[in-house]
Amino acid sequence: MPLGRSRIITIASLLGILAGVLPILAAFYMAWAVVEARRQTQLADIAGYALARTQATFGDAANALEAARRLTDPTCSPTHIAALRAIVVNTRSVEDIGYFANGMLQCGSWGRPTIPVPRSAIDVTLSSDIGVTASLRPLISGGTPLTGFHSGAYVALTSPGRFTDVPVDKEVKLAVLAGGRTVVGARHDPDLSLLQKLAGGAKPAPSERTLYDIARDRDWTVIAVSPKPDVFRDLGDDLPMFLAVGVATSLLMVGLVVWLSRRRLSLLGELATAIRRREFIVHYQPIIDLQTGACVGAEALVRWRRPNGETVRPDIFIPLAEENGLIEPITHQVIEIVVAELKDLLAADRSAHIAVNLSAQDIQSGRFLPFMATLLEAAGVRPDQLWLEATERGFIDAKLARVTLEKARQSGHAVAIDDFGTGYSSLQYLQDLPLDALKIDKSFVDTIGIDSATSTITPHIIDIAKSLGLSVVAEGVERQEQADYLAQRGVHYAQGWLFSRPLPKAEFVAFYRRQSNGPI
Ligand SMILES: Nc1nc2c(ncn2[C@@H]2O[C@H](COP(=O)(O)O[C@H]3[C@@H](O)[C@H](n4cnc5c(=O)[nH]c(N)nc54)O[C@@H]3COP(=O)(O)O)[C@@H](O)[C@H]2O)c(=O)[nH]1
Repeated sequence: MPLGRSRIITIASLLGILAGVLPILAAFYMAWAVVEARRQTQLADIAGYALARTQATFGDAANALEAARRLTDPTCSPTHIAALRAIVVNTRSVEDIGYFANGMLQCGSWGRPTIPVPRSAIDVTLSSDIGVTASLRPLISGGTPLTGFHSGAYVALTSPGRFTDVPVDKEVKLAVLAGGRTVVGARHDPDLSLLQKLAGGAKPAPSERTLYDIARDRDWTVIAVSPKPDVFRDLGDDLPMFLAVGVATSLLMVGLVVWLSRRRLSLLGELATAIRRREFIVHYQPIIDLQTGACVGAEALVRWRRPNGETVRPDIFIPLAEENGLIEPITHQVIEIVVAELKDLLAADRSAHIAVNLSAQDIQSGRFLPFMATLLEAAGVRPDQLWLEATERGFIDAKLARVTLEKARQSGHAVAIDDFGTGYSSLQYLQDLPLDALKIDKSFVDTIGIDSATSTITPHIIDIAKSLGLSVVAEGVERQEQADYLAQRGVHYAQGWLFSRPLPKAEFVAFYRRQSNGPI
């Protein structure tokens, strides 16, 4: 099996595994994200409801205390006690109201105490000046904790369950804090130290795997927390739908990878056959002398003409050929075609030249040189009439590149660096390698007349080339304004759609006859 095939198969297998696995993992993740977002919304709802319950409960207690303070009966008289009882009976959230003097309970809605009851300490005072004792265990509750609200001489007692009396799943834990720190009510036994931390603005550690939401007003903070959903336990309802989409996507992507790799394998196979059957043709893009307007030659650009008449662009098959060790025979065929098609023109006009593109492998091996020399000699074409173009990729092994370029120049060929300025080390190569010409990449020519960051680079490239004594060829000239600018800056040659698109041999020869200063 050729190296290229096994590489395509290896890459396709890896891509196939990724295409198969990633959509399914994505399905799990999306199902999990949806459940998490839903749980977050639930927490926000629960915290909001609990805050509303707390505000209502506290509002009741505050009204009851206000009513008690307005009583005018002699304190702890039967009418005073009866009035306190009436307030308690008519206030849903209040279990009792006690009257205190000298720090001791004097009486409450149920009468006078039978044993001395001291007033409890206030844990926190709210903005309305009402004090809160979080957990009282008064006689009337039989030891059940109650929340006390202090206002003046009165204390109203409320069941803490009233603050958190909202529908809550068992995994959701809830707490209500007065003044941001004192816990007055809780559901499902939360970790109070964690909740107090969260109320203070801290974030849970990732290892705690906790979701939470906080609702608050000036006096009250409600925190609802729940564990993050578990991929294997909590995705029950949502997973099948996402998994179905994930499996369908995964099948589609695997199918796409198989289809693309089969296409690539078959394109590679067809390319190998095309080389054997010599299915390549060459078009010629005229190169123009900017000072005289005369055509001085052309760049040879290969095309693959398939047996069904379809033409494949070089930017599709040249990279495939380069990746799979098939480029050298293509370069050889291009040189053969150029010499066969244009030997008469080149022999008739010795000033004409044709530029041939070389790939990295051509430069590294240098095998095209003896092959080309034999062909040129047999055809009576002079080596200086065949220019060689190479991009930076051909210069990566600078030692080998230097050997090939020096041999080429000794034979009489001119060597140009193509697509100048698009790589990382263009300047380095200009300094280190034996070159004759520099081709300014189309991307720089495009900026002429346009105010962009790269438009300032073009004149520098021209100046550098001139100072190194290199010929300058501008590529991709499409507008007259660009040609005028380049001519005025002393650029020697240009090619581009302004002058002509790449042409088949007969059209190029006709173009050359019309527009050259030579003898033909
Ligand atoms: N190793 C080899 N590489 C080759 C060979 N023949 C071509 N190529 C490389 O393929 C790339 C695409 O070439 P192509 O589709 O032929 O495009 C060339 C021109 O047609 C195009 N161009 C020229 N003028 C203009 C213009 O004014 N506007 C515009 N939008 N495009 C224009 O540019 C391509 C020439 O590029 P370059 O070589 O950089 O001068 C391309 O990279 C070829 O190099 C081959 O035989 N061997």
